[in-house]
Amino acid sequence: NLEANFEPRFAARTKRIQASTIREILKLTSQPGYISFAGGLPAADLFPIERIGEATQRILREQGVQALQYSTTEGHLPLREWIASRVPGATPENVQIVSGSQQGLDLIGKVLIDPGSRVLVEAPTYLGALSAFNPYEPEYVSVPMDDEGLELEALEAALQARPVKFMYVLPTFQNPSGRLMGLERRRAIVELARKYRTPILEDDAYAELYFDGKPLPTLYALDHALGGGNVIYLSTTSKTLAPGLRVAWVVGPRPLIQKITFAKQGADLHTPTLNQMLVYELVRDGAWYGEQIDKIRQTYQTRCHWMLQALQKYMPEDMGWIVPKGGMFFWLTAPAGLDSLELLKKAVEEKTAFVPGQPFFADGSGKNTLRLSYSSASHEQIEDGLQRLGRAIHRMLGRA
Ligand SMILES: Cc1ncc(COP(=O)(O)O)c(CN[C@@H](CCCC(=O)O)C(=O)O)c1O
Repeated sequence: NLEANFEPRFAARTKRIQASTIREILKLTSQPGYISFAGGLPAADLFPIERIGEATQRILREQGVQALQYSTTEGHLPLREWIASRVPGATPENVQIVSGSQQGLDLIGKVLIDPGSRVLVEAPTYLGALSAFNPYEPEYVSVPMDDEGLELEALEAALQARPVKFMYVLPTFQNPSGRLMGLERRRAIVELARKYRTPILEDDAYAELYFDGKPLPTLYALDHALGGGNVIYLSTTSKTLAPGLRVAWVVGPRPLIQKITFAKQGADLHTPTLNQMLVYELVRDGAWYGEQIDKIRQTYQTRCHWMLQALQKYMPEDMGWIVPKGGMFFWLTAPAGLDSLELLKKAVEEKTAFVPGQPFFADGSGKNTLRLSYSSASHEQIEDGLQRLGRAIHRMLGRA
Protein backbone atom coordinates (compact mmCIF):
# COMPACT_ATOMS: atom_id res chain seq x y z
CA ASN A 1 0.00 0.00 0.00
CA LEU A 2 1.03 3.66 -0.36
CA GLU A 3 1.63 4.51 3.36
CA ALA A 4 5.34 5.00 2.77
CA ASN A 5 4.38 7.69 0.28
CA PHE A 6 3.79 10.25 3.07
CA GLU A 7 7.19 10.63 4.73
CA PRO A 8 8.84 12.17 1.64
CA ARG A 9 5.84 14.46 1.27
CA PHE A 10 5.97 16.00 4.76
CA ALA A 11 6.20 19.82 4.65
CA ALA A 12 9.55 21.29 5.68
CA ARG A 13 8.06 22.49 9.02
CA THR A 14 6.83 18.98 9.81
CA LYS A 15 10.30 17.88 10.94
CA ARG A 16 9.83 20.31 13.84
CA ILE A 17 6.60 18.61 14.89
CA GLN A 18 7.82 16.19 17.54
CA ALA A 19 6.10 14.19 20.29
CA SER A 20 5.30 15.93 23.58
CA THR A 21 7.43 14.31 26.27
CA ILE A 22 4.59 14.64 28.78
CA ARG A 23 2.05 13.02 26.46
CA GLU A 24 4.40 10.13 25.61
CA ILE A 25 5.13 9.37 29.27
CA LEU A 26 1.42 9.61 30.13
CA LYS A 27 0.74 6.84 27.60
CA LEU A 28 3.49 4.67 29.08
CA THR A 29 2.57 5.07 32.74
CA SER A 30 -1.19 4.72 32.39
CA GLN A 31 -0.60 0.95 32.66
CA PRO A 32 -1.58 -0.66 36.00
CA GLY A 33 0.96 -0.71 38.81
CA TYR A 34 2.67 2.53 37.78
CA ILE A 35 2.78 5.62 40.02
CA SER A 36 3.42 8.56 37.71
CA PHE A 37 4.32 12.12 38.75
CA ALA A 38 4.67 13.14 35.09
CA GLY A 39 1.47 14.82 33.87
CA GLY A 40 0.16 18.00 35.47
CA LEU A 41 -3.16 16.22 35.82
CA PRO A 42 -5.68 18.08 37.98
CA ALA A 43 -7.09 16.07 40.89
CA ALA A 44 -9.78 13.91 39.29
CA ASP A 45 -11.39 13.31 42.69
CA LEU A 46 -12.34 17.00 42.68
CA PHE A 47 -14.03 17.06 39.24
CA PRO A 48 -17.59 18.33 39.91
CA ILE A 49 -19.12 15.46 37.96
CA GLU A 50 -22.57 15.59 39.60
CA ARG A 51 -22.92 19.33 39.05
CA ILE A 52 -21.68 19.02 35.47
CA GLY A 53 -24.31 16.35 34.81
CA GLU A 54 -27.11 18.52 36.18
CA ALA A 55 -25.96 21.63 34.33
CA THR A 56 -25.61 19.71 31.05
CA GLN A 57 -29.14 18.32 31.40
CA ARG A 58 -30.48 21.80 32.07
CA ILE A 59 -28.65 23.29 29.07
CA LEU A 60 -29.88 20.56 26.75
CA ARG A 61 -33.42 20.94 28.06
CA GLU A 62 -33.55 24.74 27.84
CA GLN A 63 -31.07 25.57 25.03
CA GLY A 64 -30.44 22.23 23.34
CA VAL A 65 -30.48 23.46 19.75
CA GLN A 66 -28.12 26.36 20.49
CA ALA A 67 -25.79 24.07 22.47
CA LEU A 68 -25.48 21.52 19.65
CA GLN A 69 -25.47 23.76 16.58
CA TYR A 70 -22.38 25.46 15.07
CA SER A 71 -21.67 28.68 16.99
CA THR A 72 -19.53 31.80 16.54
CA THR A 73 -15.75 31.46 16.48
CA GLU A 74 -15.32 34.26 19.07
CA GLY A 75 -17.14 32.15 21.65
CA HIS A 76 -20.21 32.13 23.89
CA LEU A 77 -20.96 35.79 24.63
CA PRO A 78 -22.10 35.38 28.28
CA LEU A 79 -18.82 33.51 28.98
CA ARG A 80 -16.79 36.20 27.24
CA GLU A 81 -18.62 38.86 29.27
CA TRP A 82 -17.86 36.96 32.49
CA ILE A 83 -14.16 36.76 31.55
CA ALA A 84 -13.97 40.42 30.46
CA SER A 85 -15.55 41.52 33.75
CA ARG A 86 -12.57 40.00 35.61
CA VAL A 87 -9.83 41.52 33.43
CA PRO A 88 -9.14 45.26 33.94
CA GLY A 89 -10.06 47.31 30.89
CA ALA A 90 -11.26 44.33 28.83
CA THR A 91 -14.55 44.05 26.92
CA PRO A 92 -15.87 40.87 25.23
CA GLU A 93 -14.26 42.12 22.00
CA ASN A 94 -10.86 41.58 23.66
CA VAL A 95 -11.72 37.96 24.54
CA GLN A 96 -11.32 34.90 22.28
CA ILE A 97 -12.42 31.50 23.64
CA VAL A 98 -9.98 28.74 22.64
CA SER A 99 -10.00 24.93 22.91
CA GLY A 100 -7.56 24.79 25.82
CA SER A 101 -4.83 27.34 26.33
CA GLN A 102 -2.74 24.92 24.31
CA GLN A 103 -4.72 26.04 21.23
CA GLY A 104 -4.18 29.64 22.32
CA LEU A 105 -0.43 29.02 22.20
CA ASP A 106 -0.70 27.45 18.75
CA LEU A 107 -2.87 30.23 17.26
CA ILE A 108 -0.68 32.98 18.75
CA GLY A 109 2.36 31.22 17.26
CA LYS A 110 0.61 30.98 13.90
CA VAL A 111 -0.30 34.68 13.92
CA LEU A 112 2.97 36.12 15.29
CA ILE A 113 5.89 33.82 14.39
CA ASP A 114 7.75 33.87 11.07
CA PRO A 115 10.65 31.49 10.41
CA GLY A 116 13.54 33.07 12.30
CA SER A 117 11.40 35.31 14.53
CA ARG A 118 13.10 35.69 17.91
CA VAL A 119 10.83 34.48 20.71
CA LEU A 120 12.11 35.14 24.24
CA VAL A 121 11.41 32.40 26.77
CA GLU A 122 12.34 31.65 30.38
CA ALA A 123 14.88 28.92 31.09
CA PRO A 124 13.12 26.52 31.82
CA THR A 125 9.74 27.22 30.24
CA TYR A 126 6.56 25.25 29.53
CA LEU A 127 7.43 22.56 26.99
CA GLY A 128 3.90 22.65 25.55
CA ALA A 129 4.56 26.22 24.41
CA LEU A 130 7.76 25.13 22.66
CA SER A 131 5.78 22.31 20.99
CA ALA A 132 3.15 24.82 19.84
CA PHE A 133 5.71 27.37 18.57
CA ASN A 134 8.24 25.01 16.97
CA PRO A 135 6.41 24.37 13.67
CA TYR A 136 6.51 28.14 13.01
CA GLU A 137 10.31 27.96 13.22
CA PRO A 138 11.18 30.67 15.79
CA GLU A 139 14.68 31.38 17.03
CA TYR A 140 14.45 31.11 20.82
CA VAL A 141 16.18 33.51 23.17
CA SER A 142 16.46 31.72 26.54
CA VAL A 143 16.76 34.04 29.54
CA PRO A 144 17.80 32.70 32.98
CA MET A 145 15.69 33.15 36.11
CA ASP A 146 16.60 33.80 39.72
CA ASP A 147 14.34 32.77 42.61
CA GLU A 148 11.59 35.11 41.45
CA GLY A 149 11.71 34.76 37.69
CA LEU A 150 13.37 36.40 34.69
CA GLU A 151 16.62 38.14 35.63
CA LEU A 152 16.19 41.81 34.70
CA GLU A 153 19.74 42.48 33.47
CA ALA A 154 19.73 39.40 31.24
CA LEU A 155 16.24 40.29 30.02
CA GLU A 156 17.20 43.89 29.11
CA ALA A 157 20.39 42.72 27.40
CA ALA A 158 18.37 40.30 25.25
CA LEU A 159 15.76 42.94 24.36
CA GLN A 160 18.50 45.44 23.49
CA ALA A 161 20.55 43.02 21.37
CA ARG A 162 18.09 42.35 18.56
CA PRO A 163 14.33 42.76 18.05
CA VAL A 164 12.22 40.11 19.84
CA LYS A 165 8.77 39.28 18.40
CA PHE A 166 7.28 38.60 21.86
CA MET A 167 8.29 37.17 25.23
CA TYR A 168 6.50 34.19 26.78
CA VAL A 169 6.29 34.65 30.57
CA LEU A 170 4.69 32.57 33.33
CA PRO A 171 4.69 34.79 36.44
CA THR A 172 2.40 32.70 38.67
CA PHE A 173 3.61 29.25 39.78
CA GLN A 174 5.71 28.84 36.67
CA ASN A 175 5.58 25.54 34.85
CA PRO A 176 7.92 23.67 35.41
CA SER A 177 9.91 25.53 38.10
CA GLY A 178 7.01 26.54 40.40
CA ARG A 179 8.41 30.06 40.78
CA LEU A 180 6.14 32.92 41.88
CA MET A 181 7.16 36.33 40.53
CA GLY A 182 6.87 39.11 43.13
CA LEU A 183 5.14 42.43 42.54
CA GLU A 184 8.32 44.49 42.02
CA ARG A 185 9.67 42.03 39.45
CA ARG A 186 6.30 42.04 37.66
CA ARG A 187 6.30 45.81 37.45
CA ALA A 188 9.90 45.91 36.23
CA ILE A 189 9.24 43.35 33.46
CA VAL A 190 6.09 45.14 32.29
CA GLU A 191 8.00 48.45 32.16
CA LEU A 192 10.96 46.89 30.30
CA ALA A 193 8.60 45.29 27.77
CA ARG A 194 6.93 48.66 27.14
CA LYS A 195 10.29 50.43 26.88
CA TYR A 196 11.40 48.00 24.14
CA ARG A 197 7.88 47.77 22.65
CA THR A 198 8.03 43.97 22.99
CA PRO A 199 4.66 42.30 23.69
CA ILE A 200 4.39 39.88 26.62
CA LEU A 201 2.43 36.64 26.28
CA GLU A 202 1.39 35.94 29.89
CA ASP A 203 0.38 32.33 30.50
CA ASP A 204 -1.61 32.29 33.74
CA ALA A 205 -2.76 28.65 33.86
CA TYR A 206 -2.19 28.38 37.63
CA ALA A 207 -3.55 31.79 38.62
CA GLU A 208 -6.00 30.45 41.20
CA LEU A 209 -3.81 27.73 42.71
CA TYR A 210 -2.08 29.77 45.45
CA PHE A 211 -1.80 28.06 48.84
CA ASP A 212 -2.01 31.08 51.12
CA GLY A 213 -1.59 34.80 50.79
CA LYS A 214 -3.52 36.28 47.93
CA PRO A 215 -3.11 36.56 44.16
CA LEU A 216 -0.72 39.16 42.79
CA PRO A 217 -1.81 41.46 39.93
CA THR A 218 -1.36 39.96 36.47
CA LEU A 219 1.15 41.45 34.05
CA TYR A 220 -1.92 42.30 31.97
CA ALA A 221 -3.35 44.40 34.82
CA LEU A 222 -0.02 46.12 35.50
CA ASP A 223 0.35 46.91 31.79
CA HIS A 224 -3.22 48.23 31.66
CA ALA A 225 -2.36 50.63 34.49
CA LEU A 226 0.43 52.02 32.30
CA GLY A 227 -1.82 52.48 29.26
CA GLY A 228 -2.25 48.85 28.15
CA GLY A 229 -1.90 47.25 24.73
CA ASN A 230 1.31 45.28 25.36
CA VAL A 231 0.18 42.05 27.07
CA ILE A 232 -1.64 39.01 25.68
CA TYR A 233 -3.24 37.10 28.56
CA LEU A 234 -3.91 33.34 28.52
CA SER A 235 -5.89 31.43 31.11
CA THR A 236 -7.95 28.25 31.35
CA THR A 237 -10.58 26.28 33.27
CA SER A 238 -8.45 23.13 33.02
CA LYS A 239 -7.11 23.48 36.54
CA THR A 240 -10.26 24.80 38.22
CA LEU A 241 -13.01 22.74 36.50
CA ALA A 242 -11.91 19.91 34.18
CA PRO A 243 -9.19 19.75 31.49
CA GLY A 244 -11.28 17.46 29.31
CA LEU A 245 -13.71 20.32 28.61
CA ARG A 246 -10.96 22.18 26.69
CA VAL A 247 -12.30 25.69 27.47
CA ALA A 248 -9.74 28.50 27.85
CA TRP A 249 -9.33 32.06 26.63
CA VAL A 250 -6.98 34.65 25.19
CA VAL A 251 -7.44 38.31 26.22
CA GLY A 252 -5.58 40.93 24.25
CA PRO A 253 -5.57 44.02 22.04
CA ARG A 254 -8.37 44.02 19.46
CA PRO A 255 -6.16 43.90 16.31
CA LEU A 256 -4.45 40.72 17.58
CA ILE A 257 -7.63 39.07 18.88
CA GLN A 258 -9.29 39.61 15.49
CA LYS A 259 -6.43 37.79 13.74
CA ILE A 260 -6.57 34.97 16.31
CA THR A 261 -10.30 34.64 15.60
CA PHE A 262 -9.60 34.36 11.87
CA ALA A 263 -6.83 31.81 12.51
CA LYS A 264 -9.23 29.79 14.69
CA GLN A 265 -11.83 29.84 11.88
CA GLY A 266 -9.24 27.95 9.85
CA ALA A 267 -8.33 25.64 12.76
CA ASP A 268 -11.50 24.31 14.41
CA LEU A 269 -14.31 26.84 13.56
CA HIS A 270 -15.17 27.19 17.26
CA THR A 271 -14.66 25.60 20.70
CA PRO A 272 -17.45 23.06 21.48
CA THR A 273 -20.60 25.12 22.09
CA LEU A 274 -22.03 22.85 24.78
CA ASN A 275 -18.75 22.94 26.76
CA GLN A 276 -18.63 26.75 26.65
CA MET A 277 -22.24 27.01 27.85
CA LEU A 278 -21.50 24.44 30.56
CA VAL A 279 -18.42 26.34 31.79
CA TYR A 280 -20.50 29.53 31.92
CA GLU A 281 -23.23 27.76 33.94
CA LEU A 282 -20.58 26.61 36.43
CA VAL A 283 -18.52 29.79 36.84
CA ARG A 284 -21.50 32.21 36.99
CA ASP A 285 -22.35 30.82 40.46
CA GLY A 286 -19.54 32.67 42.21
CA ALA A 287 -20.25 31.12 45.61
CA TRP A 288 -20.01 27.58 44.30
CA TYR A 289 -17.03 28.33 42.03
CA GLY A 290 -15.16 30.02 44.89
CA GLU A 291 -15.74 26.99 47.11
CA GLN A 292 -14.61 24.62 44.33
CA ILE A 293 -11.36 26.55 43.93
CA ASP A 294 -10.81 26.65 47.71
CA LYS A 295 -11.16 22.85 47.83
CA ILE A 296 -8.59 22.49 45.06
CA ARG A 297 -6.16 24.89 46.77
CA GLN A 298 -6.36 23.04 50.09
CA THR A 299 -5.96 19.66 48.41
CA TYR A 300 -2.88 20.74 46.46
CA GLN A 301 -1.33 22.35 49.52
CA THR A 302 -1.71 19.07 51.42
CA ARG A 303 -0.34 16.99 48.54
CA CYS A 304 2.54 19.42 48.13
CA HIS A 305 3.38 18.98 51.82
CA TRP A 306 3.27 15.18 51.48
CA MET A 307 5.65 15.34 48.53
CA LEU A 308 8.04 17.66 50.42
CA GLN A 309 8.15 15.17 53.32
CA ALA A 310 8.77 12.27 50.92
CA LEU A 311 11.52 14.18 49.09
CA GLN A 312 13.27 14.87 52.41
CA LYS A 313 12.99 11.19 53.27
CA TYR A 314 13.97 9.47 50.01
CA MET A 315 16.15 11.86 47.96
CA PRO A 316 19.96 11.96 48.22
CA GLU A 317 21.20 15.00 50.13
CA ASP A 318 22.70 16.59 47.00
CA MET A 319 19.30 16.70 45.28
CA GLY A 320 17.90 20.26 45.32
CA TRP A 321 14.32 21.58 44.96
CA ILE A 322 12.18 24.69 45.18
CA VAL A 323 9.23 24.43 47.58
CA PRO A 324 6.30 25.87 45.58
CA LYS A 325 3.82 28.37 47.11
CA GLY A 326 1.13 27.11 44.74
CA GLY A 327 0.59 25.33 41.43
CA MET A 328 1.19 21.63 40.81
CA PHE A 329 4.90 20.93 40.54
CA PHE A 330 8.20 20.34 42.32
CA TRP A 331 11.25 21.19 40.23
CA LEU A 332 14.30 19.13 41.18
CA THR A 333 17.96 19.76 40.41
CA ALA A 334 20.05 16.59 40.61
CA PRO A 335 23.82 16.51 41.16
CA ALA A 336 25.55 17.82 38.03
CA GLY A 337 26.24 14.99 35.64
CA LEU A 338 23.12 13.02 36.53
CA ASP A 339 21.15 12.66 33.28
CA SER A 340 17.46 12.73 34.14
CA LEU A 341 16.58 11.01 30.86
CA GLU A 342 18.73 8.04 31.96
CA LEU A 343 17.15 8.26 35.40
CA LEU A 344 13.67 8.10 33.84
CA LYS A 345 14.53 4.72 32.31
CA LYS A 346 15.56 3.38 35.73
CA ALA A 347 12.47 4.97 37.31
CA VAL A 348 10.18 3.29 34.80
CA GLU A 349 11.84 -0.04 35.70
CA GLU A 350 10.75 0.78 39.28
CA LYS A 351 7.26 1.58 37.90
CA THR A 352 7.32 5.30 38.59
CA ALA A 353 7.79 8.33 36.33
CA PHE A 354 8.41 12.09 36.17
CA VAL A 355 9.15 14.53 33.34
CA PRO A 356 12.87 14.94 32.59
CA GLY A 357 13.81 18.61 32.61
CA GLN A 358 15.65 19.00 29.31
CA PRO A 359 12.52 19.38 27.09
CA PHE A 360 11.61 22.47 29.18
CA PHE A 361 14.77 24.27 28.04
CA ALA A 362 14.71 25.88 24.57
CA ASP A 363 18.52 25.94 24.68
CA GLY A 364 18.87 22.18 25.28
CA SER A 365 20.32 22.56 28.80
CA GLY A 366 18.83 21.18 32.01
CA LYS A 367 19.97 17.54 31.71
CA ASN A 368 20.09 17.17 35.49
CA THR A 369 16.63 18.58 36.22
CA LEU A 370 13.25 16.89 36.65
CA ARG A 371 9.63 17.86 37.23
CA LEU A 372 7.29 16.04 39.58
CA SER A 373 3.57 16.72 39.83
CA TYR A 374 1.76 16.07 43.13
CA SER A 375 -1.69 17.26 41.99
CA SER A 376 -3.34 13.89 41.40
CA ALA A 377 -1.42 11.60 43.76
CA SER A 378 -2.69 10.21 47.08
CA HIS A 379 -0.56 10.17 50.23
CA GLU A 380 0.36 6.52 49.80
CA GLN A 381 1.12 7.00 46.09
CA ILE A 382 3.43 9.90 46.91
CA GLU A 383 5.13 7.90 49.67
CA ASP A 384 5.46 4.75 47.54
CA GLY A 385 6.33 6.55 44.27
CA LEU A 386 9.06 8.69 45.86
CA GLN A 387 10.53 5.61 47.53
CA ARG A 388 10.72 3.95 44.11
CA LEU A 389 12.31 7.09 42.63
CA GLY A 390 14.81 7.14 45.49
CA ARG A 391 15.77 3.55 44.72
CA ALA A 392 16.25 4.41 41.04
CA ILE A 393 18.47 7.41 41.89
CA HIS A 394 20.59 5.47 44.35
CA ARG A 395 21.06 2.71 41.78
CA MET A 396 22.06 5.33 39.23
CA LEU A 397 24.52 7.05 41.58
CA GLY A 398 25.90 3.60 42.40
CA ARG A 399 25.05 4.05 46.06
CA ALA A 400 23.59 1.38 48.31
C1 LIG B 1 1.66 26.73 31.51
C2 LIG B 1 0.62 25.91 30.82
N1 LIG B 1 -0.02 26.45 29.76
C3 LIG B 1 -0.96 25.74 29.10
C4 LIG B 1 -1.28 24.45 29.47
C5 LIG B 1 -2.34 23.71 28.68
O1 LIG B 1 -3.55 23.83 29.37
P1 LIG B 1 -4.96 23.65 28.65
O2 LIG B 1 -5.56 22.43 29.27
O3 LIG B 1 -4.72 23.47 27.17
O4 LIG B 1 -5.73 24.90 28.95
C6 LIG B 1 -0.66 23.87 30.60
C7 LIG B 1 -1.01 22.48 31.07
N2 LIG B 1 0.19 21.73 31.26
C8 LIG B 1 0.08 20.50 32.03
C9 LIG B 1 -0.81 19.53 31.35
C10 LIG B 1 -0.26 18.91 30.11
C11 LIG B 1 -1.20 17.78 29.89
C12 LIG B 1 -0.76 16.81 28.88
O5 LIG B 1 0.07 17.13 27.99
O6 LIG B 1 -1.28 15.72 29.01
C13 LIG B 1 1.48 19.91 32.27
O7 LIG B 1 2.43 20.68 32.16
O8 LIG B 1 1.61 18.73 32.62
C14 LIG B 1 0.30 24.62 31.27
O9 LIG B 1 0.95 24.09 32.33
